[in-house]
Amino acid sequence: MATPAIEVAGLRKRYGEGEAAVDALKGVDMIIHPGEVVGLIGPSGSGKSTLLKCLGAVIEPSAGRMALAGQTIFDERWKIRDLRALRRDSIGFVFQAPYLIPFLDVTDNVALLPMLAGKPNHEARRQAMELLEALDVGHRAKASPSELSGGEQQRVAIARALVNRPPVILADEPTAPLDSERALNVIRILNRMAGQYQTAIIVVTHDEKIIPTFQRLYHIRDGRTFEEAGEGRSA
Ligand SMILES: Nc1ncnc2c1ncn2[C@@H]1O[C@H](COP(=O)(O)OP(=O)(O)OP(=O)(O)O)[C@@H](O)[C@H]1O
Repeated sequence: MATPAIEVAGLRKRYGEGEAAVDALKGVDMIIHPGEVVGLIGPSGSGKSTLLKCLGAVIEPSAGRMALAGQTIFDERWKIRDLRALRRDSIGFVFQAPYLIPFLDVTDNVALLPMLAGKPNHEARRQAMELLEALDVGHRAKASPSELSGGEQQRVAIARALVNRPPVILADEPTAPLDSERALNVIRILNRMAGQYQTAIIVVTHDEKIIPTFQRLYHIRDGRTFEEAGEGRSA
């Protein structure tokens, strides 16, 4: 089988020290392959955001190991120097709110990252346009974000997350503000994009509408993950 896109073993995160210490992750294991869209669910305070922040190299784990696309990025300590470049090139983020830049048009919102990474502007815009068309918002390329519907804004945010072709996308409640039909559409799009670009996508969600759509579902409870072996799921 291909190299996993995400491999996590024995991951721990402790906030604070001494009496005030909180063990938010107590030994998380997970393997996600290229092209998979995996759900991550759990009650409030179970460690979902902490896990996403560790995977996204936003906070430093306390122990364990993480590898992205076969590259060990953390093994008891960071194994790479430039975490900013790692985030830019290897990880796409999708949030509950699209966080588009209001004074850039739709195309430049998506093209900005490759431009910042040094791509010529015309090439970055061509790449952005290709994704916007794949996500059925190509016709809104010149609009400003405030002129788009919530579902369209979220599709632009997905295009932005994909534009540097990262092996991994971390999505935190991406469908929360959307109605059923739009939420399911976002999941359909994430599945299609994962297959097309062989991206591994983790979706943190509370959204009952989309939970049944995941082929694999991880639960997190009190800092520990386990995979649901449910009907219709491949676990
Ligand atoms: N910066 C921090 N300092 C100390 N404790 C923290 C910090 N961030 C989170 N925690 C604690 O770590 C635990 C896990 O929090 P986390 O935010 O990862 O949970 P969550 O599953 O994302 O919750 P929610 O669904 O409510 O967003 C909680 O007990 C929380 O209080």
